[in-house]
Amino acid sequence: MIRSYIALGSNLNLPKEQVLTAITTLANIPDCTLISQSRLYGSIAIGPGEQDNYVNAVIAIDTTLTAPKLLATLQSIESQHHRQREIRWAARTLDLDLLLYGTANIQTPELIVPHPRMFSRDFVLRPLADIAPPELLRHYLGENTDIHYSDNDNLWVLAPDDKAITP
Ligand SMILES: Nc1nc2c(c(=O)[nH]1)N=C(CO)CN2
Repeated sequence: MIRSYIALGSNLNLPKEQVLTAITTLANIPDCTLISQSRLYGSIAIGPGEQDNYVNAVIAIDTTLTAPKLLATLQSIESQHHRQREIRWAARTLDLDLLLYGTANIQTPELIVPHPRMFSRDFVLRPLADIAPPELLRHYLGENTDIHYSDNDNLWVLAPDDKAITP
């Protein structure tokens, strides 16, 4: 069993539901066990142009899938969500990023693990900090981890029953 961390992000009309549905789908994959899930966060979209706010979360799973198989599984869940949603809203609706696969370092054209941008993204680090052991965070971020995932105006915790994604 490999402990693996996956980041989820969505910024469509019902991004919270997108993320929660994806977590349920992931929890039901054979060869995967859901270990923990972060709180849900609202976040200002990082990227070009005017975009809706995101909902972001991170989960930990234990899996017997190889990293390429896990990646393929994540991509197929993404495309299921895309296909369903594209009919109505025509947008990219769900991102599933493989952040960490045990302690593996993977550098292939298809997959880079640890995820190359995870350490510069508050919307990944803050939810990761909800669930990752402190020693894991220290391993990747060094001793002074607090600054990397402090709360700020671009990122806020969503209450469990909070349907709105603006602060
Ligand atoms: N706040 C936020 N911004 C983003 C996100 C995301 O998940 N959250 N994902 C992106 C594409 O990977 C681009 N920008």
